[in-house]
Amino acid sequence: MGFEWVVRDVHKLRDFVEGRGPLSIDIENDRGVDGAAGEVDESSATADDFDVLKHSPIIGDNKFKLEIARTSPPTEGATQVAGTKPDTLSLYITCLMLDSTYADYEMSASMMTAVKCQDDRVGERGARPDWVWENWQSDWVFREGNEVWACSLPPLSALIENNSRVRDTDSLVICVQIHCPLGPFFPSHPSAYYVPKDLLDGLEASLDNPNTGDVRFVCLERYKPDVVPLTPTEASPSATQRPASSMSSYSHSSQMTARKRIIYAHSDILTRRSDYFATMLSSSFAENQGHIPGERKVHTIVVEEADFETIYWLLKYCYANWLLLKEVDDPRAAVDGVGAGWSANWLHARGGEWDWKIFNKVGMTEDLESRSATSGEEGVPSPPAGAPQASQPGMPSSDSNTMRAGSSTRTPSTPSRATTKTNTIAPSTRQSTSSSETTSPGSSRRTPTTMPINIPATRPKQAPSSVVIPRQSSYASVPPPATHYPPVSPRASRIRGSSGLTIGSTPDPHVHPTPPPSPASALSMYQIAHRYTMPRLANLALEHMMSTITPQTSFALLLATSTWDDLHGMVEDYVVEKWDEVAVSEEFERCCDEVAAGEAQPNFIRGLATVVADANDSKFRIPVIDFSKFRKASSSKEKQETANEIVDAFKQSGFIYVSGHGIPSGTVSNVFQKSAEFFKLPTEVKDKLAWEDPRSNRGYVRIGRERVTQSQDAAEIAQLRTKAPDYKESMEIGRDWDSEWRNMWPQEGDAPAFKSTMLAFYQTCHDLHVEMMRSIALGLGLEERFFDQKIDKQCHNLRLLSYPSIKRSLLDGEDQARAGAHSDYGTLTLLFQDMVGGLQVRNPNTGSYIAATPIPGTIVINVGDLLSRWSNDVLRSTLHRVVAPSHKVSDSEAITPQRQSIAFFSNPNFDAEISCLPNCGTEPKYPPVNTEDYIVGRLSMTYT
Ligand SMILES: O=C(O)CCC(=O)C(=O)O
Ligand SMILES: [Fe+2]
Repeated sequence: MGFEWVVRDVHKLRDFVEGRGPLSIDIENDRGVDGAAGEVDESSATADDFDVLKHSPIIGDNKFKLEIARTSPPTEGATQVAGTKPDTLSLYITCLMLDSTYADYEMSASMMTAVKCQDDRVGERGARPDWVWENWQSDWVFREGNEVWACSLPPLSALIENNSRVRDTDSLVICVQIHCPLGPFFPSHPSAYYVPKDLLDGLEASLDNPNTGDVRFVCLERYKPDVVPLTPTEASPSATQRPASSMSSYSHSSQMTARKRIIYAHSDILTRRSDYFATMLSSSFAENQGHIPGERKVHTIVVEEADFETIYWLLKYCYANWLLLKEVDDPRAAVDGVGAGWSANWLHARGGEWDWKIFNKVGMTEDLESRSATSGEEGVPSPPAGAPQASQPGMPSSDSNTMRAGSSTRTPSTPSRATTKTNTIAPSTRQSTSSSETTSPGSSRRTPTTMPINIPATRPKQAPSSVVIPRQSSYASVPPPATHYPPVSPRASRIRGSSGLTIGSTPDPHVHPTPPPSPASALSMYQIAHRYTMPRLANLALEHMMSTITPQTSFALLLATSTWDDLHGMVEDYVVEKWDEVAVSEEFERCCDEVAAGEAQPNFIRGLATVVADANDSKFRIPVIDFSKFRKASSSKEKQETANEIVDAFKQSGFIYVSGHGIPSGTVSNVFQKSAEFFKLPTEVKDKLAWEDPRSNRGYVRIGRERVTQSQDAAEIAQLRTKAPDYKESMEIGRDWDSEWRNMWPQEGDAPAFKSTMLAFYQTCHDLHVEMMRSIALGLGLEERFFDQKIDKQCHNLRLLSYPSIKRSLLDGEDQARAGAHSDYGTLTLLFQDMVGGLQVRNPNTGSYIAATPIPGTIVINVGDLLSRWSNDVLRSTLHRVVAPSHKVSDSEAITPQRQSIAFFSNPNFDAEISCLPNCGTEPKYPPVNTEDYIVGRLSMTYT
């Protein structure tokens, strides 16, 4: 949104503002607007005499109030001598959207303030402002206490002195533009003016006008078998083998059917829209000074890097600022497109100049990188080197009019009065690729191509041969005029070209201006926009790609974009985020097949490995699941959904955070309290309760007695335990009514209410375990109470854990940890941790650990080995460990804080036989095992 004040009587206003008269009010306290400021000055003018000071327009749908007022220049400390600087006008923008009820409300905006001369020169109309002064403010945030943005305008006397038009017209215009994300914005930049639509239409219509254009783009138009079907008799097998739109293979096709097309453009427009064209065209026209007066110079650009469609829409963007891009792109075709070994230079071949021809690709052995590098980044090219490209050795050239670049020779034999000059926009790599089959891959990515090089005078592997294509509209939606394709043969109808302009030895049979072709490939456009230094166009193409990307298309796009770091990074993020869907896409499977068949490039395989690893890493997360949706589900659907969520997470990472578990926080904190009290007991008291037997698994375990590990080798565990014991102590509690094994309770006097608290908590955890197992049953497609009878005997183990505060350095050593990497043994572990942190979970795909950072109010629940085994490894029992907490108060902090946690290791009934569950694969991986045998077996190896 914007506003303009036309200020007349500038001299008078200057006298008023700078008129040495005292301000009538204190501007520091009141900005002196609304007619109140400057009531009197020496010339006896008042603020009311000036519209600019009287009105406070409100713009942008009541969002902003604008005011201009007379202000003193800012004081620069106490030494400021009053009156040394004249007063000025200041602009104030007040945001009216801020509401004190919403103190956090913020609105960001960018402001442009400018002064221009009034456009009242005779005959000049429209908006071509001469900015006398401008000020840009970007990313200003209006918020409570910061509602007003102010900006001082330059002294009026300076404006008058420095600008004769202000002086002469005694007027100026103050302009304000505000851009904020909430409202419409126009214009965005001083060079964006209101331009009459018909003027723009005229400009747009001048694209491809052979009568006025002075730049001629020679392009290859790719034949699209899916658009113009070949009749069986006409079809060349090689032309129909591979439809252009298929993404059939990353190994590129060696043949393409295409024909020559020409588009006319204007150097005046191109040079202003692209630095690349500016450099190329200005120098080439400068060189061409010697042309005959009265003759129009026509500069020919043989496009090496894009096809007709792409060039057409690129030019459309140059002329009209809009273009059409394909909804569904074919990234493989784009990277394998014109430029990737195909050349419009081969058009000079035997056969009809304008006929469809089969082209054989050069440099088929070149690797992907060198091919991608043909679209080198935005280097501004030097003028093209002059190199011959018209006559290719061994190939008859039918284009007698094409000349060496740099030559100003005209061709008198052509009916046209246009002198022509040819530049080939070709990457430097092309030189070597076409001279040798074994191209050096040295043209690395992101090397700017500094100079367009003419195509070297070598012929393609095989001269193009003509193919007869039915002469009909290429695109049903845009039927070309009848003259577009002559009824007999292009050569026989040379006069019928709409312009009558003959460029080569035969007249152009295509109508000009050409009807729009089908939309361009966004990736091709992105490439060529970089090449032609058109960053805004490149951005449009990028936006288009990222808004049309799907899991199905993303993998091909990922492979096709390796040259472009920005785009590639965005595509990679997408692939990683949508990995589940991408990994089952057809395109991904095809790539895997190529890898398996040894067809893929090594760097592609490396790239793939990185992406897969990243994707696996990003997939490997510990989700927070609200279990109340299961416990209190209002429908079986809701229950099932939560169950699925839980089972999915257990399949992926084996770990979840559970909120809404129903255990009051007071209960948990009380258990922590009692646990802490217990561990504070003297060692000799605790040692009397010592853990003795794995079959009991009850009692106090002092520091160093346990070494959890994945190893099941007793000798190895013993060695580890000696070398790197776990730095923790624990208290193990079993079911209290066991006939064989007794819990080791401390004296009530030593630890008041310890026993009762723990027994109650034991029951609470058991109940939650039952519910959780019900959700797993549902999630596995079993009957909800499938596990009920198998877990009701409460053969669990409640473990109170205390990790003493120790030197960080002790935890830094290899294999050292508060608790070494291990998996748990039973069905589920319910883990309650304090806020210290240090628990880490290992991603089995990458080997890296992620932190299971404590989340208040949640319980960490993970799958144990027995449940994993029960489910035939469908549910994952994941390695985890406890290390020093990641956060330190300071770098020098040498001591880790003490940590407490409480684990409830749930088990199936000890007499339960664990054998492969239904719905968990057809082949059981493990023989059945008795729960007690398994658990006791594991425990006996862990302890000393
Ligand atoms: O203390 C913790 O956070 C985890 C302990 C653990 O994993 C275990 O004891 O099995
Ligand atoms: Fe554990």
